[in-house]
Amino acid sequence: MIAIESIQNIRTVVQLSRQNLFVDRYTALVGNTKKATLKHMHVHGVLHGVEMSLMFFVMPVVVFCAAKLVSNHQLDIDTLLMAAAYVSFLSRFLSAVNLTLPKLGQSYAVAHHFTRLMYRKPLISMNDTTENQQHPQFDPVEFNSVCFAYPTRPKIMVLNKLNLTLRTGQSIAIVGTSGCGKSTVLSLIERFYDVTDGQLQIGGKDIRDVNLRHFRSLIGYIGQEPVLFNMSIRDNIGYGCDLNSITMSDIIDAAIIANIHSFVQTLPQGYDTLVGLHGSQISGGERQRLAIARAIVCKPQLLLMDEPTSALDDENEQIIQDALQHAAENRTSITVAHRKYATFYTSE
Ligand SMILES: Nc1ncnc2c1ncn2[C@@H]1O[C@H](COP(=O)(O)OP(=O)(O)OP(=O)(O)O)[C@@H](O)[C@H]1O
Repeated sequence: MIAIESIQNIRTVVQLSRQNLFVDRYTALVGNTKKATLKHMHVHGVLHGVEMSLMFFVMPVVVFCAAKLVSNHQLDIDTLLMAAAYVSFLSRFLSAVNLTLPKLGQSYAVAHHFTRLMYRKPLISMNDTTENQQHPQFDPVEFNSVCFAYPTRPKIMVLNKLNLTLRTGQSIAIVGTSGCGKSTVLSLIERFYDVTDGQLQIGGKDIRDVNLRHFRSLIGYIGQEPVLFNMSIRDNIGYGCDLNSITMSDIIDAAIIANIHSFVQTLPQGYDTLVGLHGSQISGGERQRLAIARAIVCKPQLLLMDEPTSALDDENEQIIQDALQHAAENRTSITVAHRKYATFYTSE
């Protein structure tokens, strides 16, 4: 985990000159594993040594006794050969068991962990059939006295009796101090969590009775940090949708609205250009504009934006704000924003 994290965030690690810290942590962890493995190997080695020594010490005694019995005509040679073959098979079998047993224990532990993960049931399932597939109504989104605490911190109420109504065509901004629960409101609308108390209604129905897969398909989300994959620009824009249901002209339309089309046209491979791991081959502003295009390519009815310009410089911020304003046109939207942009994002 330490190795993966530090390699994924190598720029930050190098920028903070913390390479040695991570190497030390990694070495310490590997050191612990090494100690445990060495102990195990020592025990295993001693047991194997005893087993082999017994075989070699006992063998001459057995051969000597057998020879004596044969010379005294108390044992015939056929029986002796048969007994020797049995002993040889038995010792090989025991040695194989000795080698396999520790691995069997390890495999059991891994299999146990794996099956526990496989059969874990999410509290909120995407496959519920509580409502028919077509549930186009999400107007209004209504929070009625909603209280919410995260499952990992059940005693800390993040939202306390929140009331909020959002109707079709409205654009609202949620503004507040850091940690007051702005992003949590968006997570509840996407139903990543269920409310602890009160009611969240979508189109007059409790959100728990709404078909989740279909409802989420009506939502476009733009976050603070755009997440891109090492795929082409076309696929990065299109993967938010079923690729069979959108055309190249849908992708270009979304790119035009997101202010990224003219940049893509300057690239030799255009929409087939690979963006690199985590989008490392394009700039932060270009990444965010691709994320905007992806969020709107499926023509969502509701757009959720969580401080989408927070990681950008002033110039990029202006370009992204223009793109966001275009993206939010004729749509219902909620924006988590800094205080200074609150009026910019709201329609009333
Ligand atoms: N997955 C989680 N598990 C437990 N607590 C969480 C989780 N996510 C957020 N919190 C806590 O819930 C509170 C609200 O978090 P939230 O992200 O909604 O705040 P925010 O207003 O969006 O903050 P910011 O403006 O800094 O992004 C914070 O105190 C945060 O530590």
